[in-house]
Amino acid sequence: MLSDKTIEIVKSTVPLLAEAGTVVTDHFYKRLFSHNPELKNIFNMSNQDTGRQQFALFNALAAYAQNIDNLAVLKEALARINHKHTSLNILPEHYPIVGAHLIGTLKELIPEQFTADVEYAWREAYGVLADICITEEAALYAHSKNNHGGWVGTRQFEITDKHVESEFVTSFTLTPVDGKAVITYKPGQYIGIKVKPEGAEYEEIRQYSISQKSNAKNYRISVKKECQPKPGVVSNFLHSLEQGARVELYPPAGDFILKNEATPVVLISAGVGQTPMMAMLQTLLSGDKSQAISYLHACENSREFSFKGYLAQQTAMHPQLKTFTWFNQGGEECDFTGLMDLTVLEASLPISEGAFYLCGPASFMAYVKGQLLDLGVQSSNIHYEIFGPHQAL
Ligand SMILES: NC(=O)C1=CN([C@@H]2O[C@H](COP(=O)(O)OP(=O)(O)OC[C@H]3O[C@@H](n4cnc5c(N)ncnc54)[C@H](O)[C@@H]3O)[C@@H](O)[C@H]2O)C=CC1
Repeated sequence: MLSDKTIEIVKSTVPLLAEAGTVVTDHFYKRLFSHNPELKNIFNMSNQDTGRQQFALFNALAAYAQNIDNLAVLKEALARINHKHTSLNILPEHYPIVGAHLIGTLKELIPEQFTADVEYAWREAYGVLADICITEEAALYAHSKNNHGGWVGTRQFEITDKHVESEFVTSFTLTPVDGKAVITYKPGQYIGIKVKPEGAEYEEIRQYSISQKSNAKNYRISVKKECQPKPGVVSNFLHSLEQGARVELYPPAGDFILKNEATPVVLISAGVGQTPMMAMLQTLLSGDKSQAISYLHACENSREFSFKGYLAQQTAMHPQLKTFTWFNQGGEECDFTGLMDLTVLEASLPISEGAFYLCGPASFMAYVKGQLLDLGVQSSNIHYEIFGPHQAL
């Protein structure tokens, strides 16, 4: 438990953090990587280049300091971080390293305000946060280790199928080289994949949503070849791999999952945000036939529409499934032209009782969430995750 004095001091430093802005986290990462370059194998260096990681860490620090007397507020955000940490194989020994660089950063940047009392309070506060994370992550690692087909650390997988889904998205089926079972996962979860692209200085770890229902034999991911603003290091490398190539995986993780409820479900995606929706949809279709499912999807055009054959087939086979598509550029194969506009479906959506799951670009989810709230959907019935460093919608 933190003392009242520590709580008071840490809260009083929130304006200091706000004033310093991402200068704190820029300095922190430079310090961390110059002393511990091996950690570049864990952090997404592309997010470092864009400043997204710095922004996320700064927000997380400010949120922690702000809510230090009521950590329950941060429960969901922390759970998301803990899941992500396990897909990066963050271990207890990493926490003191990060803590030392954080304190060192604050000392160097704001020496006058960072008095001995403030330093003591931040050390204590960081220690408590680290303990919470280490405990939660230990439970997640134990789950991955102790269940049938589970493992910890990396495991070798082979690409046993490669299937083009649309202009930029290709699916990869990944089967363990040891021929044994793989741990099951909840629809919506992702796996961590570790690769060393040709010419790259460091190993890179990325998370990709699993795009099929759990089957205990293999995992399927569907990867968009990122081209803008510059070619994605890992996505382009994966697209260059052929059947038979090997990659290393960390076990499934993630808390954006389909809840086991009998209510109508509305799955809403944009672009490659389709991937977790495919796992959710396949799972729902294999369950209770009386559960109404709506699948709403937005993309640029027909060429960028993945899984269209599968969706057409499933919609024809399952009367409980209704699908609606929006193509920004229009065309004969879509139901609506332009961005997703839910007012056209107002009468057919389960506004009061449905569970709504969103996945796609953050700006798309903010736009759709706003529409759902305007239509009267309770915010507690709207579920989504921001892929990459955490940010609020
Ligand atoms: N598990 C997860 O959380 C996953 C998340 N994603 C995220 O999904 C996103 C998909 O990206 P892309 O395929 O590149 O999408 P994109 O940039 O091609 O956009 C797809 C569609 O989203 C809609 N859209 C985009 N911006 C919008 C806005 N501001 N307002 C309204 N509608 C908008 C448009 O209809 C557009 O055609 C990525 O940001 C990725 O991080 C992807 C896979 C899994």
